Amino acid sequence: MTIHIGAEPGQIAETVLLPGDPLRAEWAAQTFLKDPVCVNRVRGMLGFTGTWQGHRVTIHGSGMGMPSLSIYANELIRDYGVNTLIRIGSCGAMQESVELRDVIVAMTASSLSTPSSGIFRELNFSPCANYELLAAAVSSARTLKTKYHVGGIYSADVFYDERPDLNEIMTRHGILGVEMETAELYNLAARHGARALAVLTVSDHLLSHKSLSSEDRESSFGDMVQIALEAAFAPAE
Ligand SMILES: O=P(O)(O)O[C@H]1O[C@H](CO)[C@@H](O)[C@H]1O
Ligand SMILES: O=c1cc[nH]c(=O)[nH]1
Repeated sequence: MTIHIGAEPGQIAETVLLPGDPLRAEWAAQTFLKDPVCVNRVRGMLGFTGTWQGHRVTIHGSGMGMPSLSIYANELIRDYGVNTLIRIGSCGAMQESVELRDVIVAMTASSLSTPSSGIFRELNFSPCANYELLAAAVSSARTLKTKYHVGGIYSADVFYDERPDLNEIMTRHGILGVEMETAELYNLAARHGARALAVLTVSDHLLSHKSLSSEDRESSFGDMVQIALEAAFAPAE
């Protein structure tokens, strides 16, 4: 047990899917896993371990924002031996070509700052996805015929952003979407030698202002979960 995760040693799988929303973790575990068992309820941050096609996997909430994700990712890697972390999150689209419910596979994540900024100091570290996971996710999205995009995203510190000028710059530089966790997930994976990827579903659009409901965000992003599971357990090439 750690301060924030109540699971006993051995109750967390080496592969963890990380939605921001703990209720999305519950829905995904009940929908995709065989015999899911709740292994964490501390602070309501639900985590479940079960099997998918015979592979042990945990689906655990990360909370919203990089500081919250950092707590769970650190404890999962350092205390539970997790070596593969795949974020399954919602995001806002920043390109006309990206539509609601499209899937974005994040190669990298720009940011204004992350919880690691104090460590990197003057270094503009470039957080990047694990290529093996990324290639497998793309292959899975193709097979599922999901409309997907691969590229850079923006990990913001705030949801209610007071810098619309930044959005314009990012749109002009091809950033696909905005969310709040991936940059630090990739930083932590690099630091600890773990594999990480973010597979996101577009829940709202910053240009058209279209938006999905919170119920949709909790329990209708099945393709993203399927893609993450197939990527996690894809045979090595
Ligand atoms: O749907 P999740 O995975 O929480 O992701 C996005 O949604 C939250 C904001 O509504 C932030 O956590 C953002 O990254
Ligand atoms: O962080 C997020 C998530 C969804 N949509 C946004 O605009 N921002």
